[in-house]
Amino acid sequence: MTKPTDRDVIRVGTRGSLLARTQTQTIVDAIIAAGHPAEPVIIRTAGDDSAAPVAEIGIGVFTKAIRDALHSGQIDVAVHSYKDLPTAPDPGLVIAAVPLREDPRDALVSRDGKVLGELPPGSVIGTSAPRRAAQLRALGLGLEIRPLRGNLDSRLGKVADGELDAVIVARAGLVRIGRADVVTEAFDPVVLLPAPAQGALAVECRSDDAELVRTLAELDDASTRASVDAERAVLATLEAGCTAPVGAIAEVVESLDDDGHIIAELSLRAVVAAEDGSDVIRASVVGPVERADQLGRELAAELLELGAGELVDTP
Ligand SMILES: NCc1[nH]cc(CCC(=O)O)c1CC(=O)O
Repeated sequence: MTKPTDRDVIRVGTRGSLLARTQTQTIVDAIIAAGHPAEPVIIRTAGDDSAAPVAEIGIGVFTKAIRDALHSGQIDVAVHSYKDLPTAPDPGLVIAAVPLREDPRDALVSRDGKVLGELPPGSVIGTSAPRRAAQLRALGLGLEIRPLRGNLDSRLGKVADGELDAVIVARAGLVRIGRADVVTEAFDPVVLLPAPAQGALAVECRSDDAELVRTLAELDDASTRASVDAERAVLATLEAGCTAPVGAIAEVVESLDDDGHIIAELSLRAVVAAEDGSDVIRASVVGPVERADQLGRELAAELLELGAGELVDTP
């Protein structure tokens, strides 16, 4: 394995999609700005070769090949969309930085600038995420939901060419590739709760690469990390993966303590929905930022008490 001292350039691995390359370049630039030469390295993944829904090809397809390259020493750093990472830790690897998060909301991209409420019943909406489909069905708008995969450009193309009336994608992805202009509505989390860790990046390296762990730590944003820890703790406790009908969002909010002092607290909301939209279970909690992980687990326990287990297990 390459020792940090033998290394001239820090190799930062990524998938080949425009989104992956763009978000990796921001990390490469930040590492260079911190005074260390760095370059991107593109890794092919099984997910790139398949057009099947993620639920079929398996959780972690996008991230496994990149983690393998990290373990083997082919690359030194991996940049993942955090929401695509399985909740189980990968022994030997560490998330050294969670940089400041991009807008976590889901976004509607429709023709003629229509917002969701303006789409007539029977309109055809593309999304493959069971979480989005379930919450959308629960709104009872009579929309028809079609599976959707492929890169962002091809998804947007299906709206432009009339195959679909609208698609729902993560706003963060569009912002990163410079296409925020196509968003016709960014959903309030009350309407559509985003995936745990949506809009956040996970910057990962080998845990024994101590010097690099320290270098990357400079890119960490404490509030984003606490938020994402809480959201992912919900998912992990529910034993659900990135394709489960589970949404969660946390943010650091200011509130007053008993003595009237302003303190920062973590506000966490989560939803579990039946895929057919027949049931939606919501819960929320506010607590100390330092207890992010516990807050997530407590909220998941509450959701399970309310009957979430059956909804998560639905095949
Ligand atoms: N599941 C694919 C994926 N992984 C990360 C993003 C967008 C960027 C992000 O959430 O950080 C997307 C596309 C989407 O959900 O529309």
